[in-house]
Amino acid sequence: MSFHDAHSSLQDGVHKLLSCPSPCAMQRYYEQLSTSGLGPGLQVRYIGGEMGKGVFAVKDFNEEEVVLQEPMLVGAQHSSNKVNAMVCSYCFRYVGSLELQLARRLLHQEGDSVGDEEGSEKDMDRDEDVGHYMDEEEERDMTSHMDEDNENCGCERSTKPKKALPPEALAALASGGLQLPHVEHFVLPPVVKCKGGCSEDIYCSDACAEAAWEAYHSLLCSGPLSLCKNIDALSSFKQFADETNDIFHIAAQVVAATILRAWKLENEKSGTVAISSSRGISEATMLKAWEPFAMGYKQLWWQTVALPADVEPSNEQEFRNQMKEIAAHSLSLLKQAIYKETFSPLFTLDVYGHIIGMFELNNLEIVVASPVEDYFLYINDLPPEAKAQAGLVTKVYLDALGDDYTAYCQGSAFFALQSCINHSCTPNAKAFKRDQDNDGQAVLLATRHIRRGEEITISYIDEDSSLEERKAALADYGFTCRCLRCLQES
Ligand SMILES: C[S@@+](CC[C@H](N)C(=O)[O-])C[C@H]1O[C@@H](n2cnc3c(N)ncnc32)[C@H](O)[C@@H]1O
Repeated sequence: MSFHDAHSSLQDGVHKLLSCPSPCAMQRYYEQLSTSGLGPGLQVRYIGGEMGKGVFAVKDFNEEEVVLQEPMLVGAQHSSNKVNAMVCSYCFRYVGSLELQLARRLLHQEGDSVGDEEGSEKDMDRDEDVGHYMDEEEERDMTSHMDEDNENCGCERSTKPKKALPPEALAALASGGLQLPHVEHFVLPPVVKCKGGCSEDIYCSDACAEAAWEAYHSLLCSGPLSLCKNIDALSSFKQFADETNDIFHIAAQVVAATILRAWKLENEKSGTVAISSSRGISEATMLKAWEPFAMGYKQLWWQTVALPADVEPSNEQEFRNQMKEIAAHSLSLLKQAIYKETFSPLFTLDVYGHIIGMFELNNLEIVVASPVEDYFLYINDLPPEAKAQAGLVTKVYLDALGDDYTAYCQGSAFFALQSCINHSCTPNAKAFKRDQDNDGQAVLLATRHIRRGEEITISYIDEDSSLEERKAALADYGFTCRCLRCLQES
């Protein structure tokens, strides 16, 4: 094939990946999801114009009823949040034990010098070693740490100051010899290691480890069984994402998920089982594998992202060029790690920029309540005698955490159905985690009675603000609201 032919075939592939699916293809895809049991009582329909598609009720929902409960397609815990919460990389459930959760947090906090006023501020961007969970070496580090003198400088903060943790208290946690009182009410699933042998990802069950491996992790794993042939480049990619924009981790999951789905589809066609990473893939197979992401509303990231308040309008172009350069560098590292010629359109900057833009426009922040916070609240609510008794053990840990005992798991994820739900400034549903929702699934509850046929809407912003404030907040999402309230108020 001549250079010109190769170039135009690449452009053709890119065009097909980025074209908006036809209403017919959309309907077919969402009907399949519905048949597989996702979103009972809901239907995705094409509305048209700026609104694109939306989600509609095909049955009545009572106030407070669950409208949608959905696992993510791709998603990741924020890099800077990994010190605060040790969770399953696939479903975001807390894992290990309460003692392990505390030990991990306090170990990192020790590194940040507990008791030092600046170091004790809650700073989500501070961690340099956030990419992996505690392994044996770290546990050894922790023990050696405990031999060091641990001075309490006595700095007090206006809120809840942190107090240095006595070395013997950290030692007791780290050795596994200490069982905190009443932890039997806070049992967590045991840590399941990655089947590829990396130490970066851990799981709450074999099922989650397997599902992540099949969905995207087998190509993005840094362990010895990874399908990635350039682990150094993969590590550089991950480090760059941690340092610049951790959405790149999720963008890589989309690329890896498309490749793995295509191989699986091809295997199903040919009746083979083993994955062959050198096999050619037809364009039709690649487009089929891309389908879940084809449905997501997309724009180019560097064109969509709102101009930060501290960037002068005269510097807007320079700012957008910088965003584009960051994305290009991230993509070049990803290509060095997992590039496959047969998927070349998937590795273009145009497609990568649209994938990142899709997250800017559609992602849902993941929040999972922390059992550590729940535990200390439980102790606090015990009858006075039991509370005093438990406090003899727990107080040093609470004091060492200070206000940070409330830290919880945070991340971003993309959901097939939730991402189709439009915004309204008078929404009829809201994202809400009930006590029993202890993982990263999207859960939407009805905020009032919803009648069959109504469109389901949520608010992307604080809907209690003024029209001008709402407009400004929605500018970050790149659209002008067309809801009834906005139309009436303007
Ligand atoms: C998360 S998506 C919602 C699904 C989207 N309608 C689609 O077709 O995929 C968000 C995008 O939908 C459109 N949208 C959502 N709510 C809207 C509203 N109230 N007014 C105008 N456009 C809206 C905007 O283009 C926005 O960027």
